Amino acid sequence: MDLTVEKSGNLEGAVKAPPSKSYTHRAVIIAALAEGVSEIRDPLIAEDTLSSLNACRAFGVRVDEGDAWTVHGSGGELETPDDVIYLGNSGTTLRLMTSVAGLAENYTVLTGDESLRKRPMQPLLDALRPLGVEALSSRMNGLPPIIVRGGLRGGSTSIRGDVSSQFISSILIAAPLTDGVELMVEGDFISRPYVDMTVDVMERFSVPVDYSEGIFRVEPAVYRGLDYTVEGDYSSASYLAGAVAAAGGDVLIENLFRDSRQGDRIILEIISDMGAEVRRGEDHVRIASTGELSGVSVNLHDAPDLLPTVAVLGALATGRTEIGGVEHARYKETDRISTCAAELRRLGVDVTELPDGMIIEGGASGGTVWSHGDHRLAMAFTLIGLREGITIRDAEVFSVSFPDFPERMMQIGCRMNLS
Ligand SMILES: O=C(O)C1=C[C@@H](OP(=O)(O)O)[C@@H](O)[C@H](O)C1
Ligand SMILES: C=C(OP(=O)(O)O)C(=O)O
Repeated sequence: MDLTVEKSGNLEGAVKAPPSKSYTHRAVIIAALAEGVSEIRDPLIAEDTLSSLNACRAFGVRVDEGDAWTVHGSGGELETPDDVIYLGNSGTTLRLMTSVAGLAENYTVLTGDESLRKRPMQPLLDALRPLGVEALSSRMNGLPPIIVRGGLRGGSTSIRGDVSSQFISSILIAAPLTDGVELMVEGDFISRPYVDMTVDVMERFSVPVDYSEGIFRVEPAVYRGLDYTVEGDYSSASYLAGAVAAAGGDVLIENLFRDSRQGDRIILEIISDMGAEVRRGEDHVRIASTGELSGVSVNLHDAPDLLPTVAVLGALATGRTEIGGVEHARYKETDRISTCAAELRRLGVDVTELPDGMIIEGGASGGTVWSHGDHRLAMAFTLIGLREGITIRDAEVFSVSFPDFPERMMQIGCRMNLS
């Protein structure tokens, strides 16, 4: 479907940030491994997080869906899935469930859509072997479909930290249900705040994690079921905040917590450095802007999902924007450095691709772009539409992470239409 965005000025009102995707994944998966019943309140109900819910069900875990998700914890006693598990577009589910599958008997097969079948897995497969799990790529090319043979018993292993932090989160989540795990992270450790979020949820469900000198240690332990409320999502909110920064106006965004561990909260500093006025409260943020932005230099090493948002804001700014430290943005739903650069060029923007980022000379015109099937591109490019008018092809993919994206954008005055 096409999303057409018209020039929209002076955004105003209040809007609630949708629930966090990363926290919803972790909460439902850890609740599925816990002893006792958990209530997951305000879960993100979107394609990616439903992939995690359905994957838990495939291992025999009962989850009742209502306003909250009621998860009847398995205590780690998982059934062997009776079919291959299809995970759609969700890299987080693929990575997190690979180690979980090591807790079930016999074989589990994990696969997904065309994009998911290009997401790197080999470092995780190699790291699981010393822990007792035989895990293979069916095509022997390091990519899904992934076949996991149960037998996770624990021990010591190591993993490179520069491809995906999801590998580390994966091993940590399954670790308490083994004889204990020591996990050494080698080299650069990207996207670290996501591992902090994993540890945060593990601790909320009563399992401690020790980290010192590059080594995570998890002792055998029991996750205890819990009443857990999911906080708002800073990555999704980057489009709401970015919309105000780009189009101008004064908007209150609710459900964004000041003490959040989400690395993507730095979007607020970035738009402030670009010229927007940002006032934070305990559980909300107020953004005011004239719509005039200036270029910035940012390192997205810890916040890779902000790349499309910052790239389009840079294209609307005066002067040069430099994005660095984020080679791992190339291993997402698409190679986002290359797909963002290609679509910005269609709008007349002067872009230089770097191995780990891009340089953008501000000055975008309106036009038509393609999402490449990537939810974050579909949402980010709407910000250019607010100033210049735009049509985004294959835009319906926003439902991967933010199903009511158009409604929440229209609520603050963005003019857009999906057809
Ligand atoms: O663990 C998570 O919830 C995520 C980790 C990040 O991936 P990488 O660690 O692969 O950078 C991020 O890009 C993704 O959207 C969500
Ligand atoms: C990379 C993303 O998610 P995942 O890794 O779960 O596919 C994303 O949401 O931008």
